[in-house]
Amino acid sequence: MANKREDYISWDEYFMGVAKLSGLRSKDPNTQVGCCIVSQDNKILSMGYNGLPSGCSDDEFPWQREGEDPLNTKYVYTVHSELNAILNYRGGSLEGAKLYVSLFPCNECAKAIIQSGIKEVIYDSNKYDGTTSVQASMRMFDAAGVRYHAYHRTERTVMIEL
Ligand SMILES: Nc1nc(=O)n([C@H]2C[C@H](O)[C@@H](COP(=O)(O)O)O2)cc1CO
Ligand SMILES: [Zn+2]
Repeated sequence: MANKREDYISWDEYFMGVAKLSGLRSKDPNTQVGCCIVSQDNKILSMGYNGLPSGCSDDEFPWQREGEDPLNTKYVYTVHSELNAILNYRGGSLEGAKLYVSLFPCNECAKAIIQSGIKEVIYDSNKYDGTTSVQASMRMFDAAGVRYHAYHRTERTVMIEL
């Protein structure tokens, strides 16, 4: 009888991989973020990436980071990957779920994460560590009992033919 494959991807690699694949859908020229929400028993519940709300054209709204008028920057329009993943879920409660995200959540997403009942956040990059937003997220997560920890990258890279 054949033995089982041994080089299959781990749960963590699977969920962070799905989060990063989702991020490839982002139209943001500077930062693409992907998110994958998973139940306590490792079922994928939802996914999301940073983008504009439905009906707001990717070609008509700005993708600029800076501008004299904030209305001409992306920041007032984009929905973050984490909020999109929470809002994309149509199945009921996210109580006790885990959230995999390629970039540490901002303070606004932290509020939504806490209020939706998600209890664990696994992030890859934390390139905005030390900012007011990240500090506020950590303070709220700590107070609300939401655990957060960095994803431990493995040696694996995956090439998918599409
Ligand atoms: N956790 C996050 N999830 C996200 O989806 N985003 C999105 C919002 C913007 O579209 C982009 C950040 O743009 P920039 O400031 O790095 O050019 O990533 C940002 C963060 C960081 O807090
Ligand atoms: Zn956010």
